[in-house]
Amino acid sequence: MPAIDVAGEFETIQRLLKPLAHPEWARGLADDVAVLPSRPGHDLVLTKDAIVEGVHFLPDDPLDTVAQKLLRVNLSDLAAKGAEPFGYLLACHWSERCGWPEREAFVSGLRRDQAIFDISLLGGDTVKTPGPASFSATMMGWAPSGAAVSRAGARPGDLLFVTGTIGDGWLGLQAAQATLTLEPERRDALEAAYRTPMPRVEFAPVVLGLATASADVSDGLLADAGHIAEASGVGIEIDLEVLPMSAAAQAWFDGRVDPQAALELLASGGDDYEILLTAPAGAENALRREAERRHLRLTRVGRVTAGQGLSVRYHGQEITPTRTGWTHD
Ligand SMILES: Nc1ncnc2c1ncn2[C@@H]1O[C@H](COP(=O)(O)OP(=O)(O)O)[C@@H](O)[C@H]1O
Ligand SMILES: Cc1ncc(C[n+]2csc(CCOP(=O)(O)OP(=O)(O)O)c2C)c(N)n1
Ligand SMILES: [Mg+2]
Ligand SMILES: [Mg+2]
Ligand SMILES: [Mg+2]
Repeated sequence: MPAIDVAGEFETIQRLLKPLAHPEWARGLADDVAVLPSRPGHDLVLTKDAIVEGVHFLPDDPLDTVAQKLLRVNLSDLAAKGAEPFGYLLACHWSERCGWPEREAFVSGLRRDQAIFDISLLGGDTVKTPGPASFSATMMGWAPSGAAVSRAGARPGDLLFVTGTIGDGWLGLQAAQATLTLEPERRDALEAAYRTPMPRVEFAPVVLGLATASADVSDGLLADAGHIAEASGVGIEIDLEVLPMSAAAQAWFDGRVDPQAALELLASGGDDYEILLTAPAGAENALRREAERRHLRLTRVGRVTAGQGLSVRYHGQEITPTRTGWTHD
């Protein structure tokens, strides 16, 4: 047996990852595949997002939170569809900096979030790369047959809502890069939002029951609202001045001289992992009740129109934002 600190492929799989594997379906991470029983009356809902050092996380980010961010960005996509997650396939592309202690840290992050979100590891792939580290997960969940919510169901007259607060992830990145001057507790809160966003998994059943269309906010609130508008063939109006902010974001905002420019930055920064959804006006009370029950903030940020594409407003005036969100060119 190799020494325990050898960060090899098979040591990583058998010593580190196998304890996280599903007890039946993952075949002990010692076969070529995972085999899952189907669930009658349900659709299997699948999503895959990768995260790359220097693109999605910082080169000196601790690997336990990198692992958590990987799972959470994927859980966020499933939650926006109303699906309940159960497990994932994991690809690890380890860089030179990923020795045994770093791999142990990564796995401790996976273990923590597996417990929080009640999911298990089903299989994956492990390789070494001479380039920056990257990871991807294929997250799987169940939704009642035919019920998974799409980006395409928004109808004129619907209202637009977003969970939680917007801009903390983007501000957290600025804080981590030392380009923000804020009190230490504010910085910590924002950096935590960047490194370990909280996917709105508990809101998935509400999305399933009440949303006409939904997406998670990864690229930026404006960009992702635009994705819903495009997929649904409708117009979406967003009111910038009602953007929900955390206390830390509000403290940053209060120090800006140009509030409109500041709101544009928050609404296009991305990394929010909140749920953006449309629902008929008649569903608003029920939505608010369900959000309150979960101690989750829910803000009406706009409306769906018979037009086309995104229209951004600031105190009732249409404006042209300099950008709407992140794209990988
Ligand atoms: N390389 C790829 N191969 C197949 N489908 C892809 C690929 N990249 C993205 N997609 C699909 O394109 C759609 C939009 O992707 P993306 O913008 O990453 O969505 P999200 O914001 O939900 O993660 C999704 O349906 C996704 O599965
Ligand atoms: C080091 C670093 N720089 C920039 C960002 C900002 N950022 C990178 S990708 C991205 C958008 C979300 O990632 P993407 O791969 O597009 O996820 P998806 O839309 O597929 O869910 C954002 C806001 C970041 N998270 N980390
Ligand atoms: Mg994606
Ligand atoms: Mg995504
Ligand atoms: Mg994206």
